[in-house]
Amino acid sequence: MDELLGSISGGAHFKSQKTLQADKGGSKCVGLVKPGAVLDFFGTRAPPNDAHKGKRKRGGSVDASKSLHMQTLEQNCSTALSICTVALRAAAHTNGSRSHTALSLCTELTNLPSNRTLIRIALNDPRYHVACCAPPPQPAAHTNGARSHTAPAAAAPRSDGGGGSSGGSSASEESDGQHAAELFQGVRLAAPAAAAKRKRRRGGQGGAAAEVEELGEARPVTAVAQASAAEKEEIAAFRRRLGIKVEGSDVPAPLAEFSQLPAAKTRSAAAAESAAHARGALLSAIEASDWTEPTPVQMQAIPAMAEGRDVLAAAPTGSGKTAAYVIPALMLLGGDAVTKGEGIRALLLAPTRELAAQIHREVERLAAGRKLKACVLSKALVAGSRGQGGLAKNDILICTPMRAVAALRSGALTLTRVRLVVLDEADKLFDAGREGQAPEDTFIAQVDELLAACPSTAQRALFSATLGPHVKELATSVLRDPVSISIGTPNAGASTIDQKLVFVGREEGKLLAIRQALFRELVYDGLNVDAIHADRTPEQRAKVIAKFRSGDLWVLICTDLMGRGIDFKGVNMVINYDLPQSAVAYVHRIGRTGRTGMAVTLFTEKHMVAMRSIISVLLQSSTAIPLNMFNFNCCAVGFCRLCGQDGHGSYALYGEDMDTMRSIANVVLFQSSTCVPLNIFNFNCCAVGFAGRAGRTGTAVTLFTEKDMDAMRSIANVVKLSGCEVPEWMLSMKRLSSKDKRRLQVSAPRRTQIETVSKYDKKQALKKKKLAVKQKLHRRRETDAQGSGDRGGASETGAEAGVGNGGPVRRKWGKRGRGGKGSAEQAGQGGKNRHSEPES
Ligand SMILES: Nc1ncnc2c1ncn2[C@@H]1O[C@H](COP(=O)(O)OP(=O)(O)OP(=O)(O)O)[C@@H](O)[C@H]1O
Repeated sequence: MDELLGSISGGAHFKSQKTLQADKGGSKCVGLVKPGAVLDFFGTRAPPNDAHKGKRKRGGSVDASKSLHMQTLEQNCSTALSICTVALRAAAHTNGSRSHTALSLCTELTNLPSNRTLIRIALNDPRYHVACCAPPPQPAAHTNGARSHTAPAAAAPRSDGGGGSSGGSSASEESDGQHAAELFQGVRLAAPAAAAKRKRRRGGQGGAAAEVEELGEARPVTAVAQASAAEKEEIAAFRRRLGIKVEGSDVPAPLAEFSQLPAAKTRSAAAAESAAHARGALLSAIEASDWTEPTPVQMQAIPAMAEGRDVLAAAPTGSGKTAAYVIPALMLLGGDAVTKGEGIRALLLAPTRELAAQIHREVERLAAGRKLKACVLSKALVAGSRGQGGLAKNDILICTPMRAVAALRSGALTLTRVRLVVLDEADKLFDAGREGQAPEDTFIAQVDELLAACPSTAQRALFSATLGPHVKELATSVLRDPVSISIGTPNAGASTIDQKLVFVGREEGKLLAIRQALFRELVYDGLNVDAIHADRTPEQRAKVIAKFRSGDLWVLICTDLMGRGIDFKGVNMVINYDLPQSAVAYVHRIGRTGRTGMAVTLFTEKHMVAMRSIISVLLQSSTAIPLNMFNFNCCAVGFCRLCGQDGHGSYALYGEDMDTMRSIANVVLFQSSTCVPLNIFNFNCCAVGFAGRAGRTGTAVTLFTEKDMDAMRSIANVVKLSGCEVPEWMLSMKRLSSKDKRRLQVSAPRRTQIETVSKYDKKQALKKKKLAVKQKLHRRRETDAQGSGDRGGASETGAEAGVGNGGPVRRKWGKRGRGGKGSAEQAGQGGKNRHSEPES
């Protein structure tokens, strides 16, 4: 078992489907781990002889070739459970806290007292949904799609005695179910509780029985105030499984399905009918959206807001926050009969007009089939609505705070009938502004003014992907007895986004990196690209957005204006060309890729400090960041390890503490077969990693700085030859010129040496000059001497008979002397010149 665990954590990442299988004493059990960490488990008996042969294969759901055998445990059932445990842990390693694993246990497994501890462990683990099924499920009953929400439904009717739900439950099933209920006593009593609830509803609502039956089948969770301890426990487990954290008094239970949406509270029978119609229309609109189930933030925020509670919700980008407040807003506005001309009853605020327009579209879509009126406030609308009943004919107003304040001050807008105020991107709307900005122009002042103009009883809700402590503090002053909802890791990027940090050396490297990133688009003729920023007119902005949505534009260059909230379907990459100003801005920007896109952040050596906060976001999203950006000037190196016990990667980041790191690196390398960059072992050599230790499926990370560019070219080529992606610029990286090196201060000692050389040159030059002057002097003397010789009737031969060793020179000079030969005057001048020589 330990061996098996070891091999799973060391290598298998379950990118493809994986089967875990055990044979013992003629019984075979199979656990199936699928990508996305949905675990289906079933046990079955095979004849003893076939124990090792008969691998099951059903509709392609079991990949027998990848099965692992385990033959160490004593009992069939405990074997099966152990496999489940192994598989669960493996799934946890694979997906961390994101995994929502469905585990169906056949009754056989629950019969053994020795299994109870294991079951309890699984039950208490928020990542797993455990259901007890009886009798041991037949293969056909399990499909690839078996998910957490359906498993308990199968258990419920049996454990409460059938109740005539899905029909056909036998006596043996009944007793099995009772046994299961016994087993789970004190741990999970959801099944009987849910059944009792169904019975209550069935008795009370006659005609709607079929629908109620359906509700009961989904998930048991409803009102919390009256819930029994067991129901509360089940609600808590449900929340844990989905990563929903709540704070506040008497928090309503989450919805599991849209069909559980409550009808709006009404006072009269006519209004009730209208509210039922509204609920039906809402459900139809949701169905038309192809949303199969609410997202976690919707599960919790919808019932809380439907109960009239103030809400503070933080959930990752792209997690469906808009619908999480639009749905309850539409429910709150009740039936159509009560909506005519009452005035604005729901005010939805967003920081940009683009986001307001998007929210408006969502409202229109979800309000389809109803007579509700919603509008985005604009200057033109304010001007056009004067004298025609004004803006009061609208039920829902969506706008930026600035526009609303302007309309309010001009008297075009009254908010006295508002029953709900929602702040989307609440942290932005609580922004106190830049330095030097007039206080009344800040978002926070405008929001304050709007809230003061609404009735004090109006319900308030704040939503964002990032809510820092400062915002939470402000929120407490605005909200009354709020329900605080937090989904996943606070302030982290959506965990499904593939985030990449690309070191581009210098500013020019960014363009190369962009070209690399947009390679696919660039192969087509004419890259359709446009830009959007605050300096463009609203019409231009709207046009660009429409073109981008329709696919006429492929690349949109934009500022932080589009950083928040905007939901473009099909955007598969966000490139942070300039580094976001903060981790919060980073989270919002990368959120524009939707749930499965890629975010690429380009950075240069200038950004090393700013990168730290972004790295912390990556760490929270469990993204490996083995980059040495923490301390660019020293040879800091990070490494990642993907097999943390809690499913998150564990990271070690260090600076110059190389001695300690060497020993840690040894542990990582030899005990968990994780690749470690070579330069950890040899600090003095340039940064080079190697893939040899990483096994077949490991990751090799090579860290390098500007200093290492020369060495990196050859490594980049090796990597390319191994079929891995290497940015073009790395392959074509030119050697740094000496000027570049001097600029980068690569080699201080050499620079000193260059200075020394030049000083030396100066001295030499001085010496040479002195020498040249001396020689010149000497030559002149010689010439003078020769001149006087000539005057004394010296001939060529006489010159030859001159002073011994200087013969050739004399000859030379003599020849030269001949230049003024026979001219006594010239010679006399030469004599004169001797006095003036220093001047020359
Ligand atoms: N229950 C659901 N099931 C599937 N898709 C959904 C569901 N609810 C909303 N969506 C879709 O998810 C996408 C993202 O939703 P939305 O824009 O509301 O996210 P968000 O949490 O507000 O993101 P951001 O923080 O970036 O503003 C939208 O396309 C929306 O239609």
